[in-house]
Order: sequence, then structure tokens, then C-alpha cells
Amino acid sequence: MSNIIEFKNVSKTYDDNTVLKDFNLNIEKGEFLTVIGTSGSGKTTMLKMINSLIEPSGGDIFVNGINNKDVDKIKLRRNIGYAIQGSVLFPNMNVEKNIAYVPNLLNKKDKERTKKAVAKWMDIVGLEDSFRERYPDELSGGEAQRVSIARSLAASPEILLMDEPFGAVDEITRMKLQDEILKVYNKTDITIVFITHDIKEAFKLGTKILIMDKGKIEQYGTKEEILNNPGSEFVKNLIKSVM
Ligand SMILES: Nc1ncnc2c1ncn2[C@@H]1O[C@H](COP(=O)(O)OP(=O)(O)OP(=O)(O)O)[C@@H](O)[C@H]1O
Repeated sequence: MSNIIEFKNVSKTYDDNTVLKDFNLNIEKGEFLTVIGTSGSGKTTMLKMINSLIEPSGGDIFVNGINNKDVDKIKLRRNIGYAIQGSVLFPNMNVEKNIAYVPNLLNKKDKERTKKAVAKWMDIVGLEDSFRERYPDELSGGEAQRVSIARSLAASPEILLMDEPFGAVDEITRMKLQDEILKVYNKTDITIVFITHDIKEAFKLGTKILIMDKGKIEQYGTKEEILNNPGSEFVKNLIKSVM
């Protein structure tokens, strides 16, 4: 498999605080990468470099083999979905319009095609058709999260970045959303990079798991590799609850 995302000797410094140092990572196309680590270990910083929301202080990031420095940011982001915790929906648009936002931009004239795309994604994330007309303030947290995931997927991105997308919902909804994102992943050839604080979630979803501490990679591997061969005391402590 080929690498869809590559970090080469990446560093990031805020004032004199170095949050990433000599960071090297290859993510293969089609992978579901979950990222877990201590608070402040640089996970969000790393994620936001993929879609150029944050620029590295040193080193390079490549998406599909092209250096982010050489690419128009708008063009880059068209291909990369981004879902964050409690993602903000457009409050003045109903569910259908929220989801249709990007497809509408892409196929301006073909309204039927957009309508079909909205129906497909609502179905995949488990939203009944009757939600189409509702406005964001008429949705529960979990429903709003589904709409936001459907919206990020409706643009058919090749890469989906998710920063603790299920952090703000209750345990039952969270499990449902996890199952739904797995369904999406299994039905498409999307590559997902997913940050979580929940080690169980990291192991349930990830085809590969990246464990970070203080701006460095503690371990990167499959669930089996990490469980069978934890690379450090830090990893051993982290995985206690899933052993
Ligand atoms: N814009 C900024 N200016 C200064 N410092 C920043 C900025 N953004 C992040 N930092 C610092 O960089 C470090 C890494 O932040 P980052 O958000 O990447 O960590 P994280 O692993 O995602 O943390 P969490 O799990 O708490 O969300 C933290 O110490 C944070 O305070």
C-alpha cells in the first residue's frame, strides 16, 4: 500500500515551547489510524498540519506525495474532511441544507444528485429521513454529531480527520457512533485519522494505533502488535484497561 500522508522530520514550536520534535510518520492509504496520548502531547497539532491549519516550524508534510508547502490550501482541504468535538453546524440551515452544503457547491446544477447524496449519508450515520427539516437547535448532541459527520462525509473526502468527535456524547450514543463510523469506513476506501482520549475506542476503531507522549511517538502499530509487545512502561500503563 502507498502512503497517503507522510510527516518527515516535522517539528513545531510555539514561542519556546517545543510540542513536536523530529516527528516522522507514514500513514498508508485506507488505514483507520487512531491517535491517543497524554493531554498536550501534540495530537491536535499533528492533525491540523495534515490540512495545513497549522504550519510546521520545521520539516515537511506530504499528502498524496505532494508537499503541503507546494499546494493551495483550499484545494488541499477540499479533499480532506474535518470533524471535531461538538462540530458547529450552520444554525440557520436545516439538516438537509447542512449536509448538502459542499455537494451543492460541487454539483451546482444537479439538485437530484445532491438530494440522493444527502439521503445516502443520513442513512449511513443512522438519521431518519424525518430529520431533514429540523434545525440544529432542535437536535440532541448525538444527533447533531451525526449530522456533522454526514456533512463531512458528503463531500466525499479521501481523508477524514476527526478530533475527539464523540467526546461530548453519552456512552450509548458514543458506541452507536463508533459502529456507524466503522460502517462508513468499511463501505468506502477512505483514510481516517481519529484522535481520542478513550483507549477502548482507540483499540475498537483503529487498524493502526499511534500512541503519543510529550510530542513523541511512544508506539505505532496494530492492536495485536501493541498488546503483544508494548514498547515502553508508558504504553504498558496505558493499555492496562484493555488487557
Ligand atoms: N496556538 C498555540 N499557541 C501556543 N501554544 C499552543 C498552541 N496550540 C497548542 N499549544 C500547546 O501545544 C501543546 C500541544 O497541544 P495539542 O493541542 O497539540 O495537544 P493535544 O495532544 O491535542 O492535547 P489534548 O489531548 O489536551 O487536546 C500544548 O502544550 C498546548 O498548550
